[in-house]
Amino acid sequence: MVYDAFVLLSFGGPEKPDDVMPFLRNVVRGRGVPDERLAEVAEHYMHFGGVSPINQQCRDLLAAVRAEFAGAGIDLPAYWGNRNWHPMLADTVAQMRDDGVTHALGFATSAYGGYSSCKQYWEDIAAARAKVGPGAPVISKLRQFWDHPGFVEPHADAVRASLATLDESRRASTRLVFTAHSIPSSMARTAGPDGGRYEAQLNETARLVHAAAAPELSWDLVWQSRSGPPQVPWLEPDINDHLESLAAQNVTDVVVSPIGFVSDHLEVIWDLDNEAADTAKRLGLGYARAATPNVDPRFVSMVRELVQERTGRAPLKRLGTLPVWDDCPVACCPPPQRRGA
Ligand SMILES: CC1=C(CCC(=O)O)c2cc3nc(cc4[nH]c(cc5[nH]c(cc1n2)c(C)c5CCC(=O)O)c(CCC(=O)O)c4C)C(CCC(=O)O)=C3C
Ligand SMILES: [Fe+2]
Repeated sequence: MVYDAFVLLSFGGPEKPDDVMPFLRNVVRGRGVPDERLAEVAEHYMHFGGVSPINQQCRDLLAAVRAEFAGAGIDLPAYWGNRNWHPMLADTVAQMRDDGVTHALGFATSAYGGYSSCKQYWEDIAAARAKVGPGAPVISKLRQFWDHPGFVEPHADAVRASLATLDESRRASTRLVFTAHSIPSSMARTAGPDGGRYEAQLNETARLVHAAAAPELSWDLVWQSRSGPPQVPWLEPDINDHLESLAAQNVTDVVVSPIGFVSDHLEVIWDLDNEAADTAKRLGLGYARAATPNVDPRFVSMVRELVQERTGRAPLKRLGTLPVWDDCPVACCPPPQRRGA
């Protein structure tokens, strides 16, 4: 297979106050989410002037990937398109067609399997290509990278750095808490070719980061950023409830490592640096939030290595033991049931 472009696939985020509501309507498109719920989420964005950091983080990653490709003699133009906000993937795909691209490799900013983190990016690609019509380039998504050293090692270093900010005399009562985006339990059950893969991969990443960064600590994997109606079960416990139960078990300090994410976007800086940090303060827990990879050089090199792996120029590089594959089976990770459907 000959590939002639690279495309960064991401979630997208608002870049000014007037973007916030239209962005949120795009996120929940077709799901019958009430406006009151959206207004609540909009407020989180308004605390940051209506600007999510995620788009700038994508620009920074794209620039770093271009430099990385140039340094390795990889002659692929690099594009960027989002699911929910400009630059929208369909516009990017139209540009790629105009530039003569025929078959691109896509890198999504999520390390894991599941509908929201993987399959929906395949759907985004299909929808963008359908919109562009004849001549739209084929886009093959690069594989999930939950156990790649270029993802695990930056998380592990960040855990070490966070731990160093906490009181060493309380190390024996310090806990390492990994978090990821909660998803509906039904979506978790059907994640991956044989189900449960989102949680299984997150557990593997957690185990690897723990072993590399702080094997002396006990650890837990918990969930954050739940949305949706309360009667629909999502993965639990929530990080805030978990902090309550840790405080009750005489834990004194926590390092929170958001292994579910690749950059410090709004779900991290609002839900962890604000909400969870407030909960910890109220409980008298020492609290440190570890960084995500962002543009860590090892993470940027990982993107290059995934491209080279796909083109047969580099070996498979990984630390875990769960199955790895390139193209996802058609039947995996079905979309959630639409309300009223
Ligand atoms: C697994 C997962 C990831 C990680 C993988 C990946 O990164 O792809 C992720 C990332 C993100 N989620 C984000 C924001 C939002 N997610 C929402 C809603 C939802 N997320 C879900 C799952 C995930 N989400 C689900 C099952 C829903 C409900 C159903 C739906 O509606 O799809 C809503 C709706 C409002 C609400 O009800 O909270 C918002 C605003 C941002 C942007 C942050 C920024 O702006 O900096 C990012 C990176
Ligand atoms: Fe989300």
